[in-house]
Amino acid sequence: MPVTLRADAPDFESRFRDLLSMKRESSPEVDDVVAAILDDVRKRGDDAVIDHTARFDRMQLAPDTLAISEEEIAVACAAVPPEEARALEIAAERIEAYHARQRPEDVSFQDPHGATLGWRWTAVEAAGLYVPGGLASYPSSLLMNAIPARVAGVERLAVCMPTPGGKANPLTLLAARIAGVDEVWRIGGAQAIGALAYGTDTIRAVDKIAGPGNAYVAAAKRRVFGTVGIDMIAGPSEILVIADATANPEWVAMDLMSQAEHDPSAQSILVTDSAALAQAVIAAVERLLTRLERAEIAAASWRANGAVILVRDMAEAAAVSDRIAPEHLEIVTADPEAVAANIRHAGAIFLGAFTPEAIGDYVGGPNHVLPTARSARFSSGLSVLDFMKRTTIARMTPGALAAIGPAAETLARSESLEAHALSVGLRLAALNEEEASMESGT
Ligand SMILES: NC(=O)c1ccc[n+]([C@@H]2O[C@H](COP(=O)([O-])OP(=O)(O)OC[C@H]3O[C@@H](n4cnc5c(N)ncnc54)[C@H](O)[C@@H]3O)[C@@H](O)[C@H]2O)c1
Ligand SMILES: N[C@H](CO)Cc1c[nH]c[nH+]1
Ligand SMILES: [Zn+2]
Repeated sequence: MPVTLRADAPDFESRFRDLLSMKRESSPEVDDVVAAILDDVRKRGDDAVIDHTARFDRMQLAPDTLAISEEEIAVACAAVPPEEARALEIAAERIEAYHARQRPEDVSFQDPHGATLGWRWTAVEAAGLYVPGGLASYPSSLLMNAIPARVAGVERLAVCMPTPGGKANPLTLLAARIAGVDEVWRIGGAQAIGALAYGTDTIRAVDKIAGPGNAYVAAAKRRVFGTVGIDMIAGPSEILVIADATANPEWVAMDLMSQAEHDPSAQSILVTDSAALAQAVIAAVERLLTRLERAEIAAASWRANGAVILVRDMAEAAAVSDRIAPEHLEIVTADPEAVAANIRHAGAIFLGAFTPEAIGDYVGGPNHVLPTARSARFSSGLSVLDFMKRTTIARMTPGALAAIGPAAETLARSESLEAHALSVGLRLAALNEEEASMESGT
């Protein structure tokens, strides 16, 4: 059974806090294992990557078989059934159209003193894109990673995807071709993140790593941040459904299971003001579980991390959801927009009975790489901007320097940074001299 909470119960606050602090992807055990793997990859490069891949993905590689070759990709692509290829094309087109709108504009303007100020955007040079592949294959995640990177103008796209037992998913390889990635490496987990961050003899280091993954991948990304940039922490999937008595319990139950089936560490939460709906959804989950191929994973997630929270009204539902800051928030109520207006923290919001979260996983258009474990309080879903950086630009005229330079001198001296003060002061003195000589006509 999932945890059941009532917002009007006296012990609600303490039980809710327990729910919030569930350590699903940042346990010290996982972090210790990841630290050791990263250290090994930094020291032993390819050999370490090969050893850890043999251990976790049950396949023996050599440096020259770490990459999935062009020929292998071509053979795999040819084997993809046309219906799957067409669905992937539809997804790619919609993801590209959505992300094309995110391209930012450069800005340049003149301030009242005549200084030219602004910023311009440039893409990172090399991006490492993690595509999960342990418990399931994720062609959709390849598109979600690579399309925004390409729209941003990244020159080198290096994909890492585990291929447990040596089996690369053909649809993921077709996605790599459609999205125009440059390299595909058959490695996963912390060893892949380490290879992308530190580089090995075979795999060149990248500038930024993006993409979702399990607890090991999320912990590894946290640890390499600083050596490389990372997009966010996109760990085990989460869904929170806010529903009222108008919702269809079977649909809500299946939506909860759609994220539970990703990983035993996934989390599915129902928040409702209807006790009858809560009971109906709990019963529906038990029925539906018997129909799922991945029932074992989904049931493990639901029983360990699932929750049903009974609230007094929709305002309370929004407040509870905000404290959880879920990766995905579905609002299935009579007036979903009204509830959404009170939401501040969620990776992605899905409104109304006909917007199952699964649409967003594949073909909606917005990115499905989203912040988990409450990091939606400070992070956003993957976008074109994650693959770009801003450089500011300033050009002073003599008049602008004369107008604002003295304040800089004062602040520099208040920080006891005399060279700073003088680098401005020397110029101001020259301008004063020039002005004086013009006035005296010499
Ligand atoms: N937040 C998002 O945007 C988003 C999107 C898609 C998927 N996901 C999540 O990504 C995850 C995918 O997980 P997955 O496991 O299927 O694939 P994965 O590729 O993330 O992880 C597989 C790798 O984990 C490593 N690993 C497994 N057990 C280990 C152990 N005991 N010690 C050290 N390393 C170990 C192995 O190296 C293996 O290659 C799921 O949790 C899913 O919910 C999240
Ligand atoms: N729901 C996942 C993000 O948490 C993304 C995904 C890919 N395929 C299916 N689902
Ligand atoms: Zn999903």
